[in-house]
Amino acid sequence: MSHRNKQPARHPPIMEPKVFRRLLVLACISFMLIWLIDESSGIISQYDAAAYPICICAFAAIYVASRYSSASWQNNLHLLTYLIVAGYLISTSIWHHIGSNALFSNAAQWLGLNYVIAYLFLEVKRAASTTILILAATLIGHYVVLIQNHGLEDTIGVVLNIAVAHIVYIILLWTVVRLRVKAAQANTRINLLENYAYVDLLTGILNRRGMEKVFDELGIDQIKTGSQRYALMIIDIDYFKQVNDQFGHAMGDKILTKVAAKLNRTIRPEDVLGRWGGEEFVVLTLNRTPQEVLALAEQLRFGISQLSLEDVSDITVSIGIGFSDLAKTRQEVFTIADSNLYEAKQSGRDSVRCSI
Ligand SMILES: Nc1nc2c(ncn2[C@@H]2O[C@H](COP(=O)(O)OP(=O)(O)OP(=O)(O)O)[C@@H](O)[C@H]2O)c(=O)[nH]1
Repeated sequence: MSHRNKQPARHPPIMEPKVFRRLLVLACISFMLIWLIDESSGIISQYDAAAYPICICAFAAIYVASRYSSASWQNNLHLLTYLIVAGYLISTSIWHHIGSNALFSNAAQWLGLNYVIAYLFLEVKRAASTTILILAATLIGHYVVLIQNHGLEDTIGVVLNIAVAHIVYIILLWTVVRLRVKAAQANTRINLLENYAYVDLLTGILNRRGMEKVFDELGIDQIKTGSQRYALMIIDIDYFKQVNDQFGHAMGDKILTKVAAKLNRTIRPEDVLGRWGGEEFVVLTLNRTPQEVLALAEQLRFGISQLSLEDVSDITVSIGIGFSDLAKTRQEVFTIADSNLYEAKQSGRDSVRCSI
């Protein structure tokens, strides 16, 4: 769980560039192998003898382009790769169906790959429209070459056969991908709800539950004295009831938000901030010396005392600190911080107290 809010990526990539490049390497190797097999068995056609090296060079060039192009260009490279593969598979199958070339061909059996690769490489909507175009090109291309050497009935029979098989491919793939998208959307919603459960909706920082989750994730209770040390600060806004009474609850909410934002800006990324409840915040710091913790607490106290919001200018906080060196458990550290906070309040507020 992130301790600070992050902006989600606006256009998440369909496929990691690294995975895409691995697939390009796989495509190069596959084409080389088939080329080698066709050559050694003597069944290589004139068409494939020219098409194999062209495809291999194109994949290699796209591999290089993918290494040096921006994230937004990766999707265009996916489409280009797809069009090369689909273009090759359709054209080789059509070529092998031309009367004089049709002595022996296993090209048609690969045509189903066009649909699988479309859903692998392209975003769902793009894949759906592209596969319809590819299906149309496959049917028209095969019809045009078959009708020249066969009767209308036979040609339509073969083309219908291809059409039915390919439509089944498309529907099955589309269904599988839709289910995957729906599952991903449900996961996103679950993550969002889970995040809501850990975030204070007024201030946008972690709530008490979120803080406790971070404590558990960091194994705070298991941290032994003398190894990784930590400190807890309890930060309490002074005379907050009076602010509410005098300026209203809505202004109180604005102050809470402003104080949280100031604390969040002042701590380091590795420190953890949360709203413990009401007008009380907690900061967890790791591996700072007591002097550094005290300096940070003073910086936080001073920063808050400089805040002003419309008519409210004298916003102050009292801070109590507890160090892990003086306690065995997190609860004990909290108790120490709490009694130091009490002392800070007793001594007139707008101050920091610790036990070292
Ligand atoms: N506006 C607003 N007020 C809140 C919220 N949560 C708690 N409070 C108020 O915070 C006030 C806390 O008051 P007290 O516990 O008496 O503390 P205090 O007035 O700050 O006095 P000291 O802590 O002793 O300086 C109460 O009036 C609560 O109603 C909130 O989310 N929004």
